[in-house]
This record gives sequence, structure tokens and C-alpha cells, in this order.
Amino acid sequence: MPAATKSFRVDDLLVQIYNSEVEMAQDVAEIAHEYLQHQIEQQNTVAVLLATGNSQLKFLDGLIALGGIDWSNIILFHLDEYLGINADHPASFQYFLRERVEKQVFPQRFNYIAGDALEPIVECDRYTKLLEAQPIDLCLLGVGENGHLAFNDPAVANFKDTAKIKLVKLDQINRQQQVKTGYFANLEAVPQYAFTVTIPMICTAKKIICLAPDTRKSKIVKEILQGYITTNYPASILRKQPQATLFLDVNSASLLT
Ligand SMILES: N[C@@H]1[C@@H](O)[C@H](O)[C@@H](COP(=O)(O)O)O[C@@H]1O
Repeated sequence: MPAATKSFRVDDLLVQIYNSEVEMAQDVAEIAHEYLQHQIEQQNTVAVLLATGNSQLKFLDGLIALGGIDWSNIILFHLDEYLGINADHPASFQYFLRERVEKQVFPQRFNYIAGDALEPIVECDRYTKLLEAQPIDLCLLGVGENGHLAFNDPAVANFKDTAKIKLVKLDQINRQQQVKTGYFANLEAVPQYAFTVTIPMICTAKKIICLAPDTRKSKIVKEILQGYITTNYPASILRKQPQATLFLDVNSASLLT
């Protein structure tokens, strides 16, 4: 089992740093595997809220490769989805998760957010009911270069949201990140609006695993851990979550002092 080279708390948040993204992803896969097996033994149905993005890729592959999990006990949800693209669009999060997870493990059910919903408010209501029916055992997260969690960008993040999911306008840094990471050909192609599970909903999860490797996250990681807890850096809220761990590699941790 690869071990973290450094482990410490920033307020309530546990932070673990690894020599490489590969070691980080493998260790997180083992941690999530053990937790899921434990939860399945304790209760019939286990609910997992999944993230998308490049930071999830090695972890998801690692978790699935470990085998031994009875996925028929697991109901999957996801954090966010673009408004106005359908489930077969290669940048849709449903597409990402269907190909990489659902088709590999066959969960009991995958509750997808419908990006092509014609009535977004009705879709929020539908998904709210699904979330209400199922307390989340494990929530996976990534961090945007603007500090967002899911699609809670700084301008729309609200630590006191009463909604579980909402429709938001995406900010410019976020939309540029989607082009830079290869999901869209250019900025114009990135939708302007999206559905996102809210920050208070994320924080209800019994366990939170946040993955933020890579040099492109080093500036935001420093702000999140060494600045104030503020919606200007939405992921800073993790510092108030004792059930959360932030996993970094040496590159994303390189600016920490
Ligand atoms: N909406 C998703 C987020 O849920 C994700 O956390 C973020 C991080 O992306 P990456 O893992 O590619 O850095 O990407 C997208 O913006």
C-alpha cells in the first residue's frame, strides 16, 4: 500500500501528500475500497456521490481494478452536469461516468442528472427527491482551478444553501479549465449553465474524499489551506469537515509553506 509522505490537519480537515499522483490514486482507491466494503457489511444499501474530471481517472481505475466490491449494494449519484448537452456528448459527465464506472461495475442504480432536461427546475426537484431518499455514505470531490467544488464557483457558492441541487452560471476560469483539460474544443462550446449539488449537501456525506493532484492546482491549494475559509475559495469549507480528507501530490502541494 503506498503511504502518504506527509499527513497533517488544517483545522478539521485531514491533508495527505504523496510522492506522485499514481501513489496518491492507488492509496485513495484502497481507502475507498475498505470503506465501501465496511459500509456494505453495516447496511444494505450504500450511496456514493461521484465526481468527474481528470483528477478522478486513476483513482476510479484503481478502485475498480481492486475488485471484490458487491456493487449491487451501491447506488451512485453524481455532483454536477452541464445544462443543454445530452448524455452521449463526450463532455457530458453522465457519459464520463457511464463509460468509466457504470459499464464496468453494474451498480444497483445510477441516478444521473439529465443535462438535456427541458425543464431544469423540474429536474432539480426530481434529483432533490432522489438525494433526500438516500443519505450519502461517500462523496468524491475534485477542486477546480478557481477553488470550486462540483460547479459551485466562487460567484455562486453558498455555504448556507438550503437547496440540495441548483442551477448555476459557470464562471470564465471554470469554462477555460474545461477547454484546457480537453473536454471542449473552445470556450464557445462550453455551456454557460450547469446543475450542481450544493456545498451543504456535499457536506452531509459521512465520508469525503477530495483529490487535487497536479501543478495546475498548486496556487488554489495554497489559498484553500492557508487563506481564509470563504466562498471566494469554495473548497476552503472542507477545513470545517472532520470527515473529509484532501489528497495531494508533491506538485499540487509545492507552494505550501
Ligand atoms: N465540475 C467538475 C468538478 O466536479 C471537478 O471537481 C473539476 C475538477 O477537474 P479536474 O479533476 O480535471 O481537475 O472539474 C469539473 O469542473
